[in-house]
Amino acid sequence: MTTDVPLIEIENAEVYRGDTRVFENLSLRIAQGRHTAILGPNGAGKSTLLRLLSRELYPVHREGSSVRILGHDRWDVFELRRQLGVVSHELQMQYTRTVRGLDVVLSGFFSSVGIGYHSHLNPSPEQRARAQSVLEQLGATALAQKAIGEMSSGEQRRCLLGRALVHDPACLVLDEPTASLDLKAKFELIGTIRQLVHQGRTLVLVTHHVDEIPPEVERVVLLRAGRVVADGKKSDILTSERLADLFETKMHLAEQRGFFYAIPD
Ligand SMILES: Nc1ncnc2c1ncn2[C@@H]1O[C@H](COP(=O)(O)OP(=O)(O)OP(=O)(O)O)[C@@H](O)[C@H]1O
Repeated sequence: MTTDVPLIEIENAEVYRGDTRVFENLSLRIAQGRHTAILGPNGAGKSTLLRLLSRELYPVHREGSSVRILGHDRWDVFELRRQLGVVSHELQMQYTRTVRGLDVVLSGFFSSVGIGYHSHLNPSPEQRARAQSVLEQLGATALAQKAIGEMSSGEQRRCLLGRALVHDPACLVLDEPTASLDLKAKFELIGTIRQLVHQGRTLVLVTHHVDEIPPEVERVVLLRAGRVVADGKKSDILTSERLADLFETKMHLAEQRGFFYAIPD
């Protein structure tokens, strides 16, 4: 599904983290239905970009600068969660060890971190049923009563994905989804992400792991030191030369069955 209104439209954004200016003049547009990977080394500005999209950070207010999601620059945070399902590492780190899997998923309805500590957050039977069905869809019903501190990283990641899916968002924004997973967990999660994409969701993947970019991604944006240094069709952008330049190390990039991997040169 591609419509004229861009999913994400950032124009001339100047963004600070503390005293550090991460973006001086960032512009980036992502169309609905165009699966995109944003690739950059440590410090490139990837998490800052995620915070910009989830409205945890705002650009400096000035003429001609804006961050629009589906054409709107003002969003109720709950409404935004229905459109963009964001799974970030920063979010994962906020959960205390005792929160159970089902509560992680349910917390998506409240944009909160868990529900147990907030007596006013009282999920309805419909919300509980929806959370259960999301866990089922992710093959994770066994995690419903398991404490997050007792889960493997892959299981934790699955519950957080469930949290993002409770509203059935049109777009999934994933932050290094397979980082720290073993090969089985990684391949299973990539399989799940591909299924979610085939169900019609737009994927925006923010990462420095080239091997977690699924074949469905059509466009790649290279980010370095807060600037877009290349942007285009995946086959044009994912080359040994470009990535060697981006990561400032010699490498050989190879492709097999639609996946890319890098080895030292
Ligand atoms: N809270 C903060 N205060 C000041 N500077 C920050 C803060 N958070 C990040 N930065 C700086 O902003 C720049 C971009 O950081 P960001 O975390 O967005 O990069 P990243 O691409 O996500 O990196 P990584 O891959 O290591 O997570 C870096 O120079 C970083 O040092």
